[in-house]
Amino acid sequence: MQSQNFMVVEDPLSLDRIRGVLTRLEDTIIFSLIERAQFAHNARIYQRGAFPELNALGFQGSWLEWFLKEIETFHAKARRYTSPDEYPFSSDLPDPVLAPLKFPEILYPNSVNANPSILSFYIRTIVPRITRRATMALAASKRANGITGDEEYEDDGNYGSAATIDVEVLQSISKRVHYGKFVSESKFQDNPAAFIHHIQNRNRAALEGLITKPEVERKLLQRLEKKAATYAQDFAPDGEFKRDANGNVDVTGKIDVDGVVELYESFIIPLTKEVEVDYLLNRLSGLSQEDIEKLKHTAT
Ligand SMILES: O=C(O)C(=O)C[C@]1(C(=O)O)C=C[C@@H](O)C=C1
Repeated sequence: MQSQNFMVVEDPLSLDRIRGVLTRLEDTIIFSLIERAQFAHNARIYQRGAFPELNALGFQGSWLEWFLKEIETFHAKARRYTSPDEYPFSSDLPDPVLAPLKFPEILYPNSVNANPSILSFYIRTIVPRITRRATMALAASKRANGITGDEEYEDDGNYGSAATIDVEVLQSISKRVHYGKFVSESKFQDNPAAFIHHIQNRNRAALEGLITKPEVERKLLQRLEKKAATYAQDFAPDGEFKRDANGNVDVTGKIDVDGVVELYESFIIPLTKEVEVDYLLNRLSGLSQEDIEKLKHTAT
């Protein structure tokens, strides 16, 4: 079992351990997407000013931003964001009510944060794609009940449920993407000399070349497709696959499998790599020339 508990883990920079955590996060991400796909798009919850009720509370952002702020305020008090793998989406959060845990210093100090990109991609691309089925089902049920007017079909009014799950999806993608920092630190420590020259020359392409492992990516996408296809299935009460009237396995599924694979291929993996490169670009900041020379001759 690959632990993500930094208080007990023995070798936090083992690439096997880190990849084990990334693999487990695939399940968390797929399951949270399946949950979000139960509800309609509900575009209102992403628009600033769409809920006058929030303005009345003195809050200026969207419904989702309000959820993030409220939930993260509570989690910050429980010191969630002192953990090296947790990044909030909102700012100006309260201090923890408990004294901080003494986490081992695994990462080089840095301010790399991909959450703004995650939030905007999630709203613009992921939600409309994964909610298509719920939206279509809603449209069909409205038509069956004689209700017409397409503009209503994408809104089921479940704003609280949808935003609660949005927060879960966002946090799991954020954790996954920022885990790229651990991958980078591990690769850097394995062979600092290979990276130092490119960091000093700010050569992003060369750094990306060094951290990219096409075979790992290929296997990941293959595994992801199998996982998503399996979790998307509906099972009959006896555990058999659900079949339609003709006895064929019902493959309509709870989630768009290709959508999940594409999400990883075109967004999650590239963004993880961007975080890895950004982290590396900052890896020598504050070090003297002498420190850098010494580093060149160390390798784990
Ligand atoms: O496992 C690694 O080595 C990573 O850097 C992580 C990751 C990924 O995002 O899954 C990113 C880049 C590599 O090409 C392979 C996989």
